[in-house]
Amino acid sequence: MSSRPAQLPQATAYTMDSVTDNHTGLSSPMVVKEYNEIGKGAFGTVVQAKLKFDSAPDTPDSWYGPFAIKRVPAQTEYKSRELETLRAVNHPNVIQLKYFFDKLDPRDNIVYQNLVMECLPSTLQIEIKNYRVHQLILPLSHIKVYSYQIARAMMYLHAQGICHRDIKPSNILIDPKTLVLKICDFGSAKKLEPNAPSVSYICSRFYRAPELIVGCQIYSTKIDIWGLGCVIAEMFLGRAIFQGEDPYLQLREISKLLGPPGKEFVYRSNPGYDGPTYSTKLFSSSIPTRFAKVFNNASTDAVDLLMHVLVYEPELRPTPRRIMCHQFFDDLKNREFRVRPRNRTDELSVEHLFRFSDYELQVLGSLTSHLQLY
Ligand SMILES: Nc1ncnc2c1ncn2[C@@H]1O[C@H](COP(=O)(O)OP(=O)(O)OP(=O)(O)O)[C@@H](O)[C@H]1O
Repeated sequence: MSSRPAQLPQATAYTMDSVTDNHTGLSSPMVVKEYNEIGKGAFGTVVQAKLKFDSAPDTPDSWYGPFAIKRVPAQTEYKSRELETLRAVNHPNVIQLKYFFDKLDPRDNIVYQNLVMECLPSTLQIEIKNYRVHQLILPLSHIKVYSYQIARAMMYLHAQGICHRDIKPSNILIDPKTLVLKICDFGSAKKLEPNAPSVSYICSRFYRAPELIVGCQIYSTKIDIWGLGCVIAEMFLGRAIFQGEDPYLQLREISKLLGPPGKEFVYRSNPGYDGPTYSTKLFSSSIPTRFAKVFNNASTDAVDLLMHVLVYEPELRPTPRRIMCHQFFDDLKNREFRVRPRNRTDELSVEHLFRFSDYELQVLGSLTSHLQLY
């Protein structure tokens, strides 16, 4: 089973006059040593790299990292929001920005923004695929530990109004050796203001909430909760749950499980929607029967969680803190609970997942008592 190669290949090095440390806000000249490309997206590339202060001797101890540098063209309004968001966040389940700098690429004469982040060895997309090629799915304990950490990251982000808007397995970084999980790619993230419109053409198709598909512009952080439901479902199925071939057919895939969207839902989302609503019922069985059939390898509490999360009405989808309190995660609260990462013989405690910051405790409020270890 694979993650990315641990060995760093040959590097190219260059010196930058002004690299800003995200923690201190101070800028200094630093040498950047870039290794292999570890990711490619619609907007830029991600490479592995190490950094050292220009004044430091070139000894192994002087080099920090490895980090992941995401490089995107600078000065577009859309992408500078990613830097702004990353600078504002600090959570164990959200990727941390270490440094940033702008660099002119002489090949195309474009200034690129370089975001230097902590580097994780894999993604949930790679992990799901690793199991799928062996006709397996992730162990149930891993599904729980990963899902809980996504919900915890969302509780933190949503409490500040930050909506990620592109939740999908390739944007969820993991370390399979420790089961640590961090959400990445804040290129689409936005602080949503109540009743203010935002573009509805956001989020990768398979993970798009139904209100976005019908063109809703005044949506909420509940679009991320839909994405979370799709990601949990994918861990149980080994493939994306709703695989529409185009944006409208995406709605058809959803209606195969949930039934057709209600008229009120469509009207509330977008009164001007004139696309298909697949109003012919495709099945005669009830929703719980269909969920139980689709997730025939999942426990009753997992099916219950998915049935509550994957609903048309955004207001009815639970908040992240409610999700964290769902009985599906009850095992994790037992001090005796241990999880064994693949390719390891030792077992790990997950007590740290319940060590909340003061800010998280404030957000959890009265629900804190539901998240006590026993
Ligand atoms: N901090 C990181 N550590 C390790 N790998 C990373 C890191 N950040 C990104 N990657 C890898 O690079 C890929 C692309 O990164 P990212 O999603 O941020 O770029 P993007 O251009 O916005 O991509 P997309 O168009 O797919 O949304 C990720 O799927 C992941 O495999």
